[in-house]
Amino acid sequence: MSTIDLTQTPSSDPAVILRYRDRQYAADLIGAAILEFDLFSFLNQNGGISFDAVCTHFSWQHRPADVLITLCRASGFVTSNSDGGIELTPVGREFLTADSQWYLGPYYQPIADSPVRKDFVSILKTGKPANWQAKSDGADWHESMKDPDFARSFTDLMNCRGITFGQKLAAAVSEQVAGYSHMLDVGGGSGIYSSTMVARHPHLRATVLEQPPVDTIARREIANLGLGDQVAVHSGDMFRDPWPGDVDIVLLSNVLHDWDIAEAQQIVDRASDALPTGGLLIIHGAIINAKKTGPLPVAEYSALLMNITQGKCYSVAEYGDFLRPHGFELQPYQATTGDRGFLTATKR
Ligand SMILES: C[S@@+](CC[C@H](N)C(=O)[O-])C[C@H]1O[C@@H](n2cnc3c(N)ncnc32)[C@H](O)[C@@H]1O
Repeated sequence: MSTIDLTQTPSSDPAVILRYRDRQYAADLIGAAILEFDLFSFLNQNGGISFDAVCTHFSWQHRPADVLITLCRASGFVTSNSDGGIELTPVGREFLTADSQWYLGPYYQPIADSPVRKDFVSILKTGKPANWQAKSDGADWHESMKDPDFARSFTDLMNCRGITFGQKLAAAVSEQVAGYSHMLDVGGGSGIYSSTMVARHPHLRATVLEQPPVDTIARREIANLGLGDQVAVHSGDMFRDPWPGDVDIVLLSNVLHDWDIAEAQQIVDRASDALPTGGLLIIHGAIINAKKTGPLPVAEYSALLMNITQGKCYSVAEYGDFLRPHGFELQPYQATTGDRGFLTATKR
C-alpha cells in the first residue's frame, strides 16, 4: 500500500520550486526573438503593428508567435495599445533594440548555439513542436507517451505535482461538486486528480480515461491508494473511442494545453457531448489571463509546452472561445497553488 495520505494537505506553495523547471525554456525563446529575428528593432520601427502583420513579416505560425508575444507582454517588453497593436515599452526600446546604446543582445549571445533556441526558430516558422529532448529517436511528446519507460517516468513527474494540485483543486471546487456524482477525468494520467477528488468528496466516484500504457500505470496507482472502489480506469483514445457515459462532471486537467486549437476544440466538443444539461466542466492547469498580460510564470511555462507539444497555455478568453459553441456558462478563473488554477463551466 502507498505511504501517501490524501487526508494531509501541504501548508506552503510549491511555486518557488516549480518555476525553475517551468521557466526553463523561456530564455531560449527570448534568445530566438533577439538573436535570430531582431524582433524588438522591428517593433521599434513599426510601432502599433498588428499581431497578424508581425506573423506575416516573420513567416511565423500564429500559435507559437502568440506564445512569444504573450511572453514579451508578460515580461513588460511590449504592451498592447487600445487598437490591439503591439508597442515597445521603455525597457523594450532601451535594452532590446539593436541601435540603442544600452542594447543587451550580446548578453544572450552565449545561447546562440543552444539546441532549444534553434528549435524555437523552427517551431515559430512551422508550428510543429521540436523533438522531445528525452527521447533519442526524436519522437514528439505524444508519441513518447506510448513508450512504457517514458510514460512511467513522465507520469511520475505529473503525479508528484498532481498530489498537491489535485488536493487544492478538490478543496476549491467543494461547493460546486456538491450535487454531482460521477467525474470523468479525461487524459487523467496516474489518476491522481480523480483520487484526490474522491478522497476529499466521498460522495463522488470517478473514471479515468487514459490510453495505454498510462492506463495500466493509473490502475496500479489508484489501487496503491486504496481507491479502486471509487475510481475506475477506462482504456481508450480520447479522440477516436466513445467516452464512458453516465457522467455529470468532466475534468480536463493539463490536457487541452497539449494540443493545437483544432484538437483542443474537438476535446471540448466531446466533453460537451458527454455532459447532461447542468453538467460541470472543470478545466485545470496553467492558464493565461484574458488580456494575455500574464501571469509571467504561466507565460514562461507556455514556452516549454509549445516546445514539446502541439499546444500552449491558453488564455481565459481562448477557453471561452472553445466553450462558446456549446453555450456553457463560464465562471471566473480561480487560482489554486503553484501558479495553477481552474475554470468551471456549467452546461446550459
Ligand atoms: C499532460 S498529461 C495530463 C495528465 C493529468 N490529467 C494531469 O493533470 O497531470 C496528458 C495525458 O493525456 C493522455 N493522452 C494523450 N493523448 C491521449 C489520447 N489520445 N487518449 C487518451 N489519453 C491521452 C496522456 O497519456 C497523458 O497522461
